[in-house]
Amino acid sequence: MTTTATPDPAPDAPRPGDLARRAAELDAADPLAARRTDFLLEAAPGVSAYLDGNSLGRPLRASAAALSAFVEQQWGGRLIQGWSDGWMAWPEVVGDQLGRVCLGAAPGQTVVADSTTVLFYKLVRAALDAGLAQGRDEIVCDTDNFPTDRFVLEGIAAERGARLRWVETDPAAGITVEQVRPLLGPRTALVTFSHVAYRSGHLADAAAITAAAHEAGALALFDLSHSVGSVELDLDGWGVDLAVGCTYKYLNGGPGAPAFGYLASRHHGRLHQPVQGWMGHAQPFAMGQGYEPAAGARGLVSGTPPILAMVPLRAFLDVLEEVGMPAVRAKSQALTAFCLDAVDELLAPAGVEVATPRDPDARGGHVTVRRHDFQAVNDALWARGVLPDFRHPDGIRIGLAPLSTSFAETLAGVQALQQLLAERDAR
Ligand SMILES: Cc1ncc(COP(=O)(O)O)c(C=O)c1O
Ligand SMILES: Nc1c(O)cccc1C(=O)C[C@H](N)C(=O)O
Repeated sequence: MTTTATPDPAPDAPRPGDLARRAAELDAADPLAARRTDFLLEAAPGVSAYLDGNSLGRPLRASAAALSAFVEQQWGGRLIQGWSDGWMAWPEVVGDQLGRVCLGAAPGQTVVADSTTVLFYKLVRAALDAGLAQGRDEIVCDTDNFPTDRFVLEGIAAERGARLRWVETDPAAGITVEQVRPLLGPRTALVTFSHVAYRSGHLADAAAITAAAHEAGALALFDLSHSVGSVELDLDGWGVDLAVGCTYKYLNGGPGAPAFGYLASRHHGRLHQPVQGWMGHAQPFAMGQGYEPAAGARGLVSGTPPILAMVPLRAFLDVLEEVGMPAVRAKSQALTAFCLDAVDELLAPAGVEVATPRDPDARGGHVTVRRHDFQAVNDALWARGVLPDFRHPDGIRIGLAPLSTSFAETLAGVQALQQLLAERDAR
């Protein structure tokens, strides 16, 4: 019998099974692995890989229990008395916890309220109106920010007679301070960007951009929707003036969970948001004549706080407080690094490009890959129970939630994408 010798693979060539073995080793060594069972994974039995936690985080078991307990005991038990028992202060209480656990913000500067869109409007108006009083009528922003931010800015510019100075962002590149500097000047009132870009995942240097804004005498506002709960933040340390963000992504607050707003304490009493509602009044129940804003961050609140909708957020912040953001960021960076390796090995041969930075310190918690036909591919993946999301024009975003996504789940998602591309390309 003759045998044909199989040539040895090149020493650095990927071997079949290496990725699966690595995923298993990484999961076994992951100090946060057990946290996965805190989530209601079994509620979605048809989903083999959930890669959209950067759009809507999974629910905690504790949230289901806390919501039910809240309805029965707090709402059902205390009825209207709940407002006097403490609900009234939830915007600041939850805001302070969020500030402590995630934002690097000392107490008294953060509230939970409204939607990101509405809080963004309120904070941009507050910053611009202060600028207008000093003859500053320009806002520096970028063309690749999330639509709601761009649309709100357009509306405010028309409403207040301000001029938008656009950084023309290449969606495959991030915002850099070098791009921002030439647009700054004595007319700049505000500089505003997303901290992590929703498409590419680029992480902006918030400290450097804030410093450049301050040198020009302007304020800096960041939308933290894609970084909060995934990237470590130090708003006070970076000198950021204002910030907003969602709580339904990496903070797992649930669909439509309220947003948060941060206003640095040095601006309290100086910057005023325009939606003067009774819940932001110094004495809501005096119900008197004339608006007098509450002191501190409470003045950012307008209407009745969304108490029920903060219950899951509080449950998740308790978990994050136990775990700590450094461990979350470390897991997030390990997940994105592993994902990129899997993409390089399994998807690059099919013509897939990576839009997310290779440097782990220059990216947030998601990885975006591109190919011309990804809209159709994403639809087909959803039909197979693999859920990333598609973002125009050609990106599939692989969102990796540090506490609920495993390395094996990440690999399963990339493998499903590889399989689908192979089927399409064989046609
Ligand atoms: C950067 C950014 N800002 C704001 C939003 C959403 O704002 P809202 O919660 O008001 O819909 C999102 C996502 O939906 C986002 O990615
Ligand atoms: N906020 C969303 C919604 O209400 C429905 C569907 C998706 C979303 C999102 O969060 C989109 C997300 N901000 C994004 O970056 O694409």
